[in-house]
Amino acid sequence: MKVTVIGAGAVGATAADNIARKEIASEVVILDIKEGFAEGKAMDLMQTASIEGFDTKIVGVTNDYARTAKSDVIVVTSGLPRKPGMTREELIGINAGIVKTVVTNALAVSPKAVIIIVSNPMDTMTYLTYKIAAEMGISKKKVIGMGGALDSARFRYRLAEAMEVAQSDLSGMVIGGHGDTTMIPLTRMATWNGIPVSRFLSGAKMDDVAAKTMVGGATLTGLLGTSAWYAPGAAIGQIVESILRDEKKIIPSSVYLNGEYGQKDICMGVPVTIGRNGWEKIINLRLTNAEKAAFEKSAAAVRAMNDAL
Ligand SMILES: NC(=O)C1=CN([C@@H]2O[C@H](COP(=O)(O)OP(=O)(O)OC[C@H]3O[C@@H](n4cnc5c(N)ncnc54)[C@H](O)[C@@H]3O)[C@@H](O)[C@H]2O)C=CC1
Ligand SMILES: O=C([O-])CC(=O)C(=O)O
Repeated sequence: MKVTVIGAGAVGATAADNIARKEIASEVVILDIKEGFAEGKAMDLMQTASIEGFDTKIVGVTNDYARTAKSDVIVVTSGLPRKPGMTREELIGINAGIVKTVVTNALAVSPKAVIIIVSNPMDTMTYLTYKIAAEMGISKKKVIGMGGALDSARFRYRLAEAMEVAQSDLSGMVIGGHGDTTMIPLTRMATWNGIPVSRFLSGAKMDDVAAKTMVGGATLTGLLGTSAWYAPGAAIGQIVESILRDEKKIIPSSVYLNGEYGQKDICMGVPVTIGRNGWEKIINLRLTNAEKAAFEKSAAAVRAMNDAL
């Protein structure tokens, strides 16, 4: 199996590291526009192989799309990250052009690949990719936006913190847009080993967990001076693994909706199963009226961003 990661920056290199360590691909190609940068990251990562005990080959290239040909999975992380005080949405001006170029180039040589979009504003970049893929005759099911996997991990982190329990005992999902105000942490459905967390947390505590989850990316950007990469890289690895191992895991992801959740012609986060051919099934949750209203509000914001394309 061959995976291409476009963008050798913080998120791209961490994702490549993650994928290599899982030994789910025989080759990971990292591509960047900055001369020698991907080559350097690939060499550095390859020098961890004998210590970490993996045999995945990691290759770095400067804008050489031919070297990415026939990839099974393409991960798009190229583009600017935000700085403290910015929203993800403010990145659209520069990132839309970058995403359009790299997606067109990458899919031209790997038309059968599943493509995972990470660059922000992610839901709109996923919609842009869906449009490009559709023009090339590529199924909507091959286009997956990464946001829900990360936001759900941050949700479990905040739940574990509030409940003082093990993160691995928690189950919880975030749907909606991948934005500071558009995320919808589903506190009502979160469980601690199958027991609703509402049994252990007050309404005010659950609201606090949800609020902290929603600004998870902004909090880290404030602390780091740029956006996060370890959890984003791990979340990408989780999706790539579900694809390459055909695991059919439920991972909330941004996908093209055609009536599901009451929305059409938009990409946003919903629970989907992910397997060898991309996303397979949208899981239809029974939302309460309040959750439905939050989803609609989130969709309106994502749609406004899409209109800016
Ligand atoms: N969806 C999500 O959950 C997350 C999304 N992000 C987004 O991922 C993107 C990358 O973040 P970082 O890795 O931290 O940024 P970074 O600045 O460390 O890396 C971005 C890389 O993209 C490369 N690049 C720019 N234009 C390119 C082109 N045309 N072709 C190939 N490579 C190109 C740059 O040279 C740079 O190495 C940002 O847009 C960020 O907002 C980051 C974390 C989570
Ligand atoms: O916060 C950002 O700008 C990057 C991102 O999407 C995240 O870490 O969730």
